[in-house]
Amino acid sequence: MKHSPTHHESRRAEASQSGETIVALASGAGVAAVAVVRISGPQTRAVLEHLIESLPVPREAALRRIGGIDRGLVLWFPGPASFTGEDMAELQVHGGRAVVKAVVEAALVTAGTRLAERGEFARRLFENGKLDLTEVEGLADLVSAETEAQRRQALAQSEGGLRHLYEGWRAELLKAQSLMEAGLDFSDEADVADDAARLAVDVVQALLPRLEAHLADHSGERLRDGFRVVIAGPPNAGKSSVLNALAKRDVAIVSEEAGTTRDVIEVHLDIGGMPIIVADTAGLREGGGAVESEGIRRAVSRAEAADLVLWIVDADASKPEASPGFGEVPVVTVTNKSDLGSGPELGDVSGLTISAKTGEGLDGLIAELGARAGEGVDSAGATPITRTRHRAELVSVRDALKRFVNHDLDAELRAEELRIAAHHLGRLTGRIDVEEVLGAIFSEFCIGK
Ligand SMILES: Nc1nc2c(ncn2[C@@H]2O[C@H](COP(=O)(O)OP(=O)(O)OP(=O)(O)O)[C@@H](O)[C@H]2O)c(=O)[nH]1
Repeated sequence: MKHSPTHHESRRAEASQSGETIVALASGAGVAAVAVVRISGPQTRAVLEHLIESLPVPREAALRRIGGIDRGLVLWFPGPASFTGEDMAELQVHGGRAVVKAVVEAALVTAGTRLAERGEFARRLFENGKLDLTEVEGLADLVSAETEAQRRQALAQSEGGLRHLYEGWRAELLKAQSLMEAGLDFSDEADVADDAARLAVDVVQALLPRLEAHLADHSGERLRDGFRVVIAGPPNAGKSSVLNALAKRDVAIVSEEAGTTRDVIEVHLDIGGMPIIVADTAGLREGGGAVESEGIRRAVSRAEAADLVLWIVDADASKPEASPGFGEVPVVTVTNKSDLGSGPELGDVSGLTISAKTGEGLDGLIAELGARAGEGVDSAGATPITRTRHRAELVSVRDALKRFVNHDLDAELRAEELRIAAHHLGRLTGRIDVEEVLGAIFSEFCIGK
């Protein structure tokens, strides 16, 4: 692992000056009226000169015959004022498969060109210093956002929400670091060194609560990944019926797909802009055969990993079946089959009463799900953590800062803890060399991004 930023800067410079020119269909697979072919790199101008009669005015759309294949709009973006920061072009052609194939092949005739890999346009944009890593991740999320709240969060992150936060913290850490280094320089004069160390601790002490509050907020990850609701309850309470009733409501069901295990069905809902993934599980009952036990074991572990459990009970049942509890996960008791009876006495005031059959109370259940999923989202313009990667780096930052503040280490070791903290913060924004992180991030993108 190289800590030196100069290495990274030089790699960035290389990326912007040399390297291959990449070509890809950017508008996605499938037939559409219009397809966009993107080209980026030093040979872009040569590719355009090969394909079209004359270069258009930069950043202005112009209609051209393209390589005798099609007529379309050509956009020419000379670097560095382009999306990737290098010479770039976009060809808007008719979206038929044969057109796209022929245009891409014609672009690849020019020497020094090749097909782009996943996320390669975005990677160049990052490497040319246009955006930091969190902003690029925000762009990726913006492309895959399915609900309104996801779109808002992704846009805020792509516009520097997290970057500004982390850069501010990095500046504070640098201040603490320079105080500690100054102390080390004056280590002969114990008073001066102690004063400097105390000031450095003050800086870190002021930062730590903000970092802890940021870590305590899980709303961003929940919004990005979807709020996970598990339906559980005794057999025959109507769990599948509740799931079906939710799915049939025209609150925009996004998709319905089989879960990873055979016994789980998932539906993806969009309730007021919040993405909510509701999963059905096998009925929970004491005893039962071996096959059932396996289903139950899975149901419980799934419920324990959820953000919310809907515990479904039967209004018509003779004896109440209280939720067994699922670790720390909040549980809402839903008494189903209200059309049949008034419900067993569970003494649960927070419970809801519905009928999956008649639809009674379903709106209340949907509103409850939307409210639970939306808790903490968009609170006071906070920019939350959105990925496990962010959380992991920030935990390392926090742990190093705690060691710095608490431990009775000598000054050299304490200064090292600050360096470790700054290093992890740098990995978050991509300010320092993070090759192995980059591979993982950009492989999530699709081709043409
Ligand atoms: N009257 C009435 N019947 C219901 C209602 N909801 C479900 N049922 C019936 O109750 C029975 C069980 O429903 P399911 O949805 O299969 O119950 P489940 O909890 O998924 O059952 P398991 O997966 O076997 O644990 C079926 O016959 C449903 O038609 C309701 O609101 N009113």
